[in-house]
Formats: sequence, structure tokens, C-alpha cells
Amino acid sequence: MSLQSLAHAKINLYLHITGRRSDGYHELDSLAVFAPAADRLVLEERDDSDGAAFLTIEGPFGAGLAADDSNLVLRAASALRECSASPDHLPAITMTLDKHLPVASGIGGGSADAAAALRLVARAWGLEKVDLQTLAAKLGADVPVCLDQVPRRMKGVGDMLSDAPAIPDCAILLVNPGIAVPTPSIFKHWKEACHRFSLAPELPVSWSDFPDMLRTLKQTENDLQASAIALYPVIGNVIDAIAVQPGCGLARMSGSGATCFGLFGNDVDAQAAAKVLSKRGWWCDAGMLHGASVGY
Ligand SMILES: C[C@](O)(CO)[C@H](O)COP(=O)(O)OP(=O)(O)OC[C@H]1O[C@@H](n2ccc(N)nc2=O)[C@H](O)[C@@H]1O
Ligand SMILES: Nc1ncnc2c1ncn2[C@@H]1O[C@H](COP(=O)(O)OP(=O)(O)OP(=O)(O)O)[C@@H](O)[C@H]1O
Repeated sequence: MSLQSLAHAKINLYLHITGRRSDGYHELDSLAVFAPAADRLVLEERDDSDGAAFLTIEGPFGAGLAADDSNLVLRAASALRECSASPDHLPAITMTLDKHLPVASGIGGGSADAAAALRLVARAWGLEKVDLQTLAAKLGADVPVCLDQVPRRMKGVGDMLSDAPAIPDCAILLVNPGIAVPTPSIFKHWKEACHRFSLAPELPVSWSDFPDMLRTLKQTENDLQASAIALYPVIGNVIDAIAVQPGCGLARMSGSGATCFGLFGNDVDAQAAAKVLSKRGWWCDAGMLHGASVGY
């Protein structure tokens, strides 16, 4: 048996830090959407029935990513194995991760891979009844939202998901300047430099069109953006370069960076901007939002 799934990049259209928990983690309010850019995970059954899971990694961002127990794909398989009544008799599996998303870049690539692994391994091992949302939350803050890969509002530390407003047709450009940004360092800088909590914005049930969505989003921010720019000034250059591309309605950083995005009313403008900015040696990817346009 062979199964496969795409693990799409998660983009935080806005990210407000709304509070702090006793364990040190910050409460967030964010609107997560998914870009067309994706890793691909393929699962194949082996002949053995000892519950073993193997991983091989390939693709443009595969180098330097360990295929050992630290990889979120294998951690997802382990978490599912623990849910089985007969873990040593499950079909052995090999997974191949084709890595197209830059690592540690604010677009939740590892989380998307973990969610894809949960979806595929649960099918391969007949564990579809397992509560994947609970397992996902244990694997990482962004893993629950990556299970369904549709726009969602995220609260808490990413574990409280609710419906997003219906999103109009919209294209997205992703740009990464080639630096890995560790999330803890950005939160640490924010805590020391700013540490002012934001309010959660009011969102409508739906946006009538692209300009309507932009009006709301322009009243929001990514609260981690200033800290990321302070530590990695090139991120500011990337945002400025996206903002001046024809048709760009909003340019902002996703997550804790360094990937930034531009929102465009149509795919042609987004593709043209990707062509221009990739000449600067930056990783660029453009296309229509994945899994959006509900109700349009
Ligand atoms: C910023 C987001 O990308 C928004 O989608 C995610 O919340 C980040 O999720 P993530 O990469 O899975 O983050 P983790 O690896 O769990 O967190 C790394 C570190 O960032 C800080 N951290 C992270 C998330 C959060 N809500 N509050 C925090 O204070 C903590 O110091 C934590 O130890
Ligand atoms: N399959 C994987 N793909 C990418 N990173 C992984 C994977 N498994 C484990 N990791 C580890 O997770 C860390 C974060 O990687 P990831 O690419 O998910 O970061 P991110 O895009 O900044 O996430 P977020 O948007 O949630 O902050 C990396 O430092 C990497 O070592």
C-alpha cells in the first residue's frame, strides 16, 4: 500500500500576543491560512509486521534535517503507535519526506509534516478512531491547525481553533531570505523589548471581497515582526520589497519569521512579483490560497 499527502505552509495573516501563561508560553490570537507551497509525504508499507517506522528525506530543503527520532514525522508515528493495543504487530512503514518548505522559517513546515504523518499513519495502521487533535497538540503548537489545512482562527497557544471568516479569492506570495530563525529567540526579544499585550481583533463572518479583507487585516499586526527585524534586519528589506510589487495589498511576516508574505487580488500579479524577487536570491513561491474561498 502507498499513501501520500501534501503538507502545506501555514501562514499567520496576523498574530497578536494577548497574554502569558504560567508555563511561560504566550497566548496568541491569529488567523492561519495555507499557501500552495508544500512538502510531500509518501508512506509505503513494508513486509514486516513489527510496528517499525523508517524515514528518508529528500528535496531542496532536505539537507541538514535529521531523519532520526527528533524528526516530527517519526514523533507523530511514535505517538500513534502508543495508541495501538498491539504496537508490535502493526505493519512496518517507510515514509519519504520531500522537503520543499524552508526549515525554521515561520511557516510551520515541521508542524505540517507532523500533521501529514498523523493523517497517513493513522490510515496505514487502522487507527482512524484515535483523537488526532489531542495527539497533534502534544506534538507542537501549530500541528492542530495543520491537520485540516483550511483557514482557522487560532487562540490559546494554537490549541483552540475556531472558524475563520470566509475568505475571498486571493493569491499569496511567500518570500524567505535564506535564514533560519529560532522561534524562542524571537519571543525572548519581544519579552525584553516590548512585552505589551494586544487585543484580539473583531473579525466578520465573511469578507465581501479582497479590499474588504485588507481593511480588516490592516488593523492587525504580527506582534513578533519588530523583534524579528531587530534581530534579522533583512526581514525588513523583504517586507519593503514585497510591499512595492504591483497589486500587493498587504506585506507582512508569518509566525516568528523569517518568511514574509504578500497578499494579491490575483495570481498573475503574485507570480510576477515572485519572478522579480527571486532574482535577489530569495526563495519565492506564489499561488492561490489553499483550501480557502469557502462560500464564494
Ligand atoms: C509563533 C507560531 O508560529 C504561531 O503560529 C507558533 O506558535 C510557534 O509554534 P512552535 O514553532 O511550535 O513553537 P514552539 O517550538 O512550541 O516554541 C518555541 C519557544 O517559543 C516560545 N513560545 C512559543 C509559542 C507560544 N505561543 N509562546 C511562546 O512563548 C517559548 O519560549 C517556546 O519554548
Ligand atoms: N519534518 C521537519 N521539518 C522541519 N523541521 C523539523 C522537522 N522535524 C523536526 N524539525 C525541527 O523543528 C524545528 C522548527 O522547524 P519548522 O520548519 O517547523 O519551523 P517554523 O516554520 O519556524 O515553525 P513555526 O511557524 O511553527 O514557528 C527545526 O529547527 C527542526 O530542527
